[in-house]
Amino acid sequence: MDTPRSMSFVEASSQQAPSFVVVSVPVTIGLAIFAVLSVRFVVQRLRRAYGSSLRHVPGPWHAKFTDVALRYHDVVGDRFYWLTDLHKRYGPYVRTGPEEIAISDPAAVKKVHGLGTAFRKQLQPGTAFNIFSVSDPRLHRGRQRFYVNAFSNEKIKASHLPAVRTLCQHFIDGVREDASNNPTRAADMYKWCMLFGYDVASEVVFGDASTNGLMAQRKGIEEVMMGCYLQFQNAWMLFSFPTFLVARWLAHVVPWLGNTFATEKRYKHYKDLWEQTERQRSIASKTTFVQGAQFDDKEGKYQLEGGLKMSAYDITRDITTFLGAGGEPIGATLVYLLYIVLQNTKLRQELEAETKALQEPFTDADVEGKCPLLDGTIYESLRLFGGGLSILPRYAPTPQELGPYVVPPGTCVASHNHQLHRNPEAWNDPEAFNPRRWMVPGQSKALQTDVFQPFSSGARGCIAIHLVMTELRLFTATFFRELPDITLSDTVTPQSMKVDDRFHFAPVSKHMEVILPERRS
Ligand code: HEM
Repeated sequence: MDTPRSMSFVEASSQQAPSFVVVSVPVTIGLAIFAVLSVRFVVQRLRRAYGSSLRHVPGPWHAKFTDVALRYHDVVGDRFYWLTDLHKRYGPYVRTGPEEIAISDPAAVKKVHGLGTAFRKQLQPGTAFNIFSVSDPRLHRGRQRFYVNAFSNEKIKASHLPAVRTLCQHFIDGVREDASNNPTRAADMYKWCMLFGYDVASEVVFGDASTNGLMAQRKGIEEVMMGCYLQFQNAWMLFSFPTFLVARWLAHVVPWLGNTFATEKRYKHYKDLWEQTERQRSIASKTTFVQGAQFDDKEGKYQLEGGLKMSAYDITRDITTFLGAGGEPIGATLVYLLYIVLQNTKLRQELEAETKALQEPFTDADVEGKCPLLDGTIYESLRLFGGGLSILPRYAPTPQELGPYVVPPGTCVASHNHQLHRNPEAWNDPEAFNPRRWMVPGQSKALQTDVFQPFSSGARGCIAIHLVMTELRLFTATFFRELPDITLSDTVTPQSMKVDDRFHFAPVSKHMEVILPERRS
């Protein structure tokens, strides 16, 4: 019987040697590459952490190396609370990532946002190109000049005031209808405020929302175009790109994932509209912006008096912004205004008494400056819970001095109005909701100061300030006149109203029910 011959050491090693070489060379090369990349990664991280002038900006230790904490808080939607805490601990300048800082120092905010600033708007990934997102100041100026007249105080008052009043009435009718169909007489203010905000924005764009809007058609809140969903998707993209990709793929089979990871599906009907060339022309031609404009077939552009031009494609892109950036912040501001006032019976009753004195049919001119408590309530709501963008990221193309620091080019500088508006050096008892602070003689009510700028400031400030102030006044006056003795439902709690901070503010529960009293016959 043959027995296996034992190999000598020399034979064994000479037989194994070739296979050892074949396996080990790629592994060795792989390990070497991995080692080089790891070292490079670590060196880069250390250089970003300690080599940049941002090393002097205080902040949590991990922010020097990674922005994962910031991205996590964006996914969770509590950046507002996280930053409030960080500013309390570290002061008005906080490093929140290797290349990102948060600021709340009024002088720095002015330098970043004020007229003539060197800072540019930071484009968020996944954002469509439009008046809101465009970064290049020259391109932005062209677009802004095209629309500025449509949003002027004169134009808003002359063209849209009666429609806004009609929309206030649609709101009241809708709320009453919901309450009368509900045994507990409850109605959801979040839904109705969002519908109202969207309809007013749509009125300014298309001019027909008072007859053909979401409220008139009794449509649901799912029709409101909301930037918060897009922001949620972007937050996931930045926090964990692989998770985002997998979830996006899974959204084909698990439809509810599409709400977060494929938001374009949510607005499919809008997306289709924007993408068909022929329809862009027809959509643009229905907007109020091109009334009186000439369409130049050769250039494919609308031309306004004075020579300002814009293509139908660009107009349709900007409509998305006006509807998205228009409806949601109004809805959110109003929801929090009602939430705060309805917790305070005395303030509610005072507002009811003040607005009862208005003579029907009243206009904005009857309310503006003539209802001081109502005015103070609106300003105070804008200060503490203005639903506008909470994060205003900018970047510096060249090194810039900000307070005691030098910010290297490319750094994301994010100012947060809500921190600015809670600055204890500018506001007495900053966390207290006190409408009367606005009634003190000499108190400035300017909307774009260094310490109060709910609409931001400078060239990239909100284009719709006049519209917003008019609609806030008319809505609030109509609400407290027409719906007295409303109370908050038991379902409304500090927890349900916790701020969900993405793009705009919103209550985390996306509901705020109130109870209407029985109707007096
Ligand atoms: C309470 C209501 C509102 C608040 C607090 C608010 C606040 C703001 C803020 C803070 C910005 C600056 C964003 C940034 O710097 O990144 C902004 C920009 C903008 N808002 Fe508003 N907004 C409101 C309502 C509206 C409405 C009703 C519309 C339109 C119908 C609108 C259209 C825009 C547009 C187009 C921009 C971009 C302007 C540009 O970059 O030229 N906003 N808004």
